[in-house]
Amino acid sequence: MFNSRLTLSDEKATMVLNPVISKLAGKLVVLASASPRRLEILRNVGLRFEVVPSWFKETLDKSLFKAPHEYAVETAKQKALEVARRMPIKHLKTPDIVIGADTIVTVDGMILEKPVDKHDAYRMLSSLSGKEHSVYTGVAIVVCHEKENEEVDYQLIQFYEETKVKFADLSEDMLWEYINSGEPMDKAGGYGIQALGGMLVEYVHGDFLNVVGFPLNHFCKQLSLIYNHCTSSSDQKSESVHLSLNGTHPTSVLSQPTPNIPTQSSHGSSSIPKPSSASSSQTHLTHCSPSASPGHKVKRKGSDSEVSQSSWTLVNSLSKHTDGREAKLRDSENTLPLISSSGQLIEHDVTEHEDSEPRKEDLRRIGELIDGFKASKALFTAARLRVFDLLHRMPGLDAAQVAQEVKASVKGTECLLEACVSLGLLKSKERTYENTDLATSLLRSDACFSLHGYIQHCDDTLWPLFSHLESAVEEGHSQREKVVSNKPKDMLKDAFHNSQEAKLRFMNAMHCVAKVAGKSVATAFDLSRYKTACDLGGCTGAMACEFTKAHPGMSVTVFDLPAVAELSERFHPLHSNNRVSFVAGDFFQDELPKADLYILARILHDLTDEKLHILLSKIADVCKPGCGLLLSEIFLDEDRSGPSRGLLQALSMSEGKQRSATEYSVLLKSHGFITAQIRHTDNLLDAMFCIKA
Ligand SMILES: Cc1cn([C@H]2C[C@H](O)[C@@H](COP(=O)(O)OP(=O)(O)OP(=O)(O)O)O2)c(=O)[nH]c1=O
Repeated sequence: MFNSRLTLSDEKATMVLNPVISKLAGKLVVLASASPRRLEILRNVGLRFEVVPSWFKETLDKSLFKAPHEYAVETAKQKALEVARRMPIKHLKTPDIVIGADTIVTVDGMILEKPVDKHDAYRMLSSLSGKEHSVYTGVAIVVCHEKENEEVDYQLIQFYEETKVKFADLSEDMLWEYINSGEPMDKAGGYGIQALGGMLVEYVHGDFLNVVGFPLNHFCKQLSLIYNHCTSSSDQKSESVHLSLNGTHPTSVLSQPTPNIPTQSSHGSSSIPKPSSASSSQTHLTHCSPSASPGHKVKRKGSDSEVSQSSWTLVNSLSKHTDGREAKLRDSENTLPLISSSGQLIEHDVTEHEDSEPRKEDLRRIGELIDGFKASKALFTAARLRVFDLLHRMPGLDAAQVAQEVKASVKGTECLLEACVSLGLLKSKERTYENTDLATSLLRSDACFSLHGYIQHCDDTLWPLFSHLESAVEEGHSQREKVVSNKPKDMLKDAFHNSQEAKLRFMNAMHCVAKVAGKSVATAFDLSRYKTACDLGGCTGAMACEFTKAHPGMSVTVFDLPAVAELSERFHPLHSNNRVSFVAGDFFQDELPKADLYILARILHDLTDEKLHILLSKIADVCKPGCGLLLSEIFLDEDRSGPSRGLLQALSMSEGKQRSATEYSVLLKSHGFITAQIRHTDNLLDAMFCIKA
């Protein structure tokens, strides 16, 4: 792992080294990237952020760009803007800052991105053999500013960094051995300088981290330009670029580095200093032009006096409605001030004081949290009453008809249906109801990606546990016993039957999660070298099935307790997959089936440290060097500040604990497994791929 060179976790050290990073504390900073390298680089310097990978498809027409770096910068911009636009609609929150990046490799006039397959990797690596090439990372920082009318202002700062890398002559054997390691597949140019690919490199001129995917030094300089070095200059012209939100392509007005528009030549004068290029990498500030809009008077944070706006990088300014459909062009005169002459972001509600009126977004957030349990329970109840199944079969029923079908009161049903409409689960038209797309795909009990079983588990098991949360926190252990003993007596009458039913319900919940998350986990890494896998605690085999679908040459043995293996037969048609087989056994006591890849999905978080080490030692004992271990869990942020999903789950866990990717890495390393790749999938489960040393 390349992060051995970056171990700054001490916050004080980070602050002293880079006061700008600490200025972002308390802001919702979002990394619009699925790249584990970028995540790690930024985490290692103490930046707190959420990861929301961009859905922007990297398909811009390269021939339209004069220089390769313009392509990288434009792609980075589109990645960041896509997330900035999506979050208010899909995540119901507006980020303060979104960071997008794109790394490309260029050689002999060609732009190399991530290889699509092994032959593409071969084509790329052989074109790099024995030559010097350039690695460019384009970075876009989008600063979002939510206005009172719920529109969002965006400002964009973008730049790029170039690093030169020289490869040694690569023999055919070496090339294929490297390709077969699987490392090239998710990396620009088909290599990872931070890992095995480092062995191919003769020299690097410039920022090493730029090659790995993020020019940290240049980024920090840009942040410090934003926050520390603003100059007030009323005679500067504003460079304003208006972006159309309807398409992916912006319309450039001045110096936007979009197709065929020269970047440097149209800069105009700028009083903002260019970042110094202390290293031999070229640094280019493609966008940073101060502007001032006369007539804009803003209050300085914490002060009553009014100051003129001095905008630092009023480069792109656009506004959009939060429904994301409409955008209106704005001229710079209407641009709201964002940064004071001291470089501080200026809030609209200027005075931040304990007794001042609460901010609207704070009230909204607290309201959401207070009502969260009501929303969950409304969803659970509608799912339990099979409202979504019913409205799938018979769309357009009114409340009375639904009430009759689900055998409930009309009044209560109507309230429930209306609540479901407000939560985006149902749509209503002239007082009749139908499913939204979300309900159709995730809430119907027979949908391919149904979460119905998991919702039932939440309602039956987790809901009662959470109602005892206070005791759990006071006593420091799960309240499972209390919950069971509170159940009506007749539910405990036939212990076997109930435990079987409970098992099936639990298996169904795990089955749902595995079906929804399975593909993201199974396709997270190139596993083509593994032919036999064993899914330890693989339950119904749903995850195993996804692995066989994703890897045509692989067969998977599901190893789980005898009772589970027996019941798994009920989860047809999984058993019709002849590359998935079931072996009954206890992984703490019995011999593990032989395989060259072991899968541990949602297992480790639930185990005590002692059990965890027993299991990992057993796996390590049967693994030969080169064997793989694929771990799938929710990975906590390194500073344990998120994601909430993982931290909330910990509140009802009985034995185990939630960990960050690094914590898992360290744990696995102690059993001889070296982490090769980590993937935050943006699905229900993340994934880590390790190799036995
Ligand atoms: C050249 C090189 C690239 N890379 C990686 C960095 C990037 O993750 C990747 C280039 O692909 P990108 O498209 O820049 O990024 P990504 O697809 O990984 O993530 P996202 O689009 O969500 O932001 O290649 C290395 O890890 N090491 C290297 O030596």
